Amino acid sequence: MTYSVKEMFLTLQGEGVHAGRRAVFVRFAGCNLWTGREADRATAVCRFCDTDFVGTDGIGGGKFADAAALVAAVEDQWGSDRMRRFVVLTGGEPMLQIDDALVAALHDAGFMIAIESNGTIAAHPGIDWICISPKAGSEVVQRHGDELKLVWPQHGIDVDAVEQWDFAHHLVQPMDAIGMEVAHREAAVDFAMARPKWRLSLQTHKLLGLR
Ligand SMILES: C[S@@+](CC[C@H](N)C(=O)[O-])C[C@H]1O[C@@H](n2cnc3c(N)ncnc32)[C@H](O)[C@@H]1O
Ligand SMILES: Nc1nc2[nH]cc(C(=O)O)c2c(=O)[nH]1
Ligand code: SF4
Ligand SMILES: [Mg+2]
Repeated sequence: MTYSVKEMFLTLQGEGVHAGRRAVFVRFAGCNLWTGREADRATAVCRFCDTDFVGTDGIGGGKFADAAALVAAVEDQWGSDRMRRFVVLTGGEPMLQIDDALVAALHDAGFMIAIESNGTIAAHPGIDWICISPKAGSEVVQRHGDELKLVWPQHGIDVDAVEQWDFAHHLVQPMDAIGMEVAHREAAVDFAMARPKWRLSLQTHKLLGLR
């Protein structure tokens, strides 16, 4: 199948358990919880998105005719070193496009595969690191994985219920919103202080000026 990718880049994972780790990011185009158009934001299920995932015109983006073509581009970003290869599939919603062929080709190239997903579509079972970030008003079907990353504050989330899902790590991440940075950071710190199961995740790439 053809994969539509907004952008692709080599950076450090900025968020969550793997923060600080060298990674190739593949940002798939399109999402099932928002069109990505500002005109639709107020009526979308997910209204706080910090990302442009519309189209395939970003740096390193494009339409890739098959898994081999996409993986060749990922390898190009990583370089020839085969040690500790790590790719993060994000978006947009990556589970709209990830399939058997892509997972197999990335594994053949020696990559550990991580996903950043909203959890409304079951994650591909071959993925090595599943990070799910629930969105109020959506139905999360992927209720197990490696990392649950709750963007906070978010009205309409039943934290006690979410906490019972089967995840190895629980992270709370301040919602980035213009003018609300300090209040949201404080809310996330308060959350982590009140709930010992959870720890704070900061978007360190933004603090560092990385992509
Ligand atoms: C842009 S999303 C793409 C992957 C997937 N659609 C999802 O929502 O998990 C990547 C990560 O950024 C988080 N995120 C999006 N907007 C954010 C914001 N304004 N502040 C903090 N985190 C945000 C998401 O919750 C998710 O964990
Ligand atoms: N450096 C960096 N780390 C990230 N972790 C999750 C990201 C995402 O947008 O999915 C992201 C991103 O866009 N950049
Ligand atoms: S689900 Fe993810 S990509 Fe889609 S609008 Fe929300 S944060 Fe953005
Ligand atoms: Mg991001």
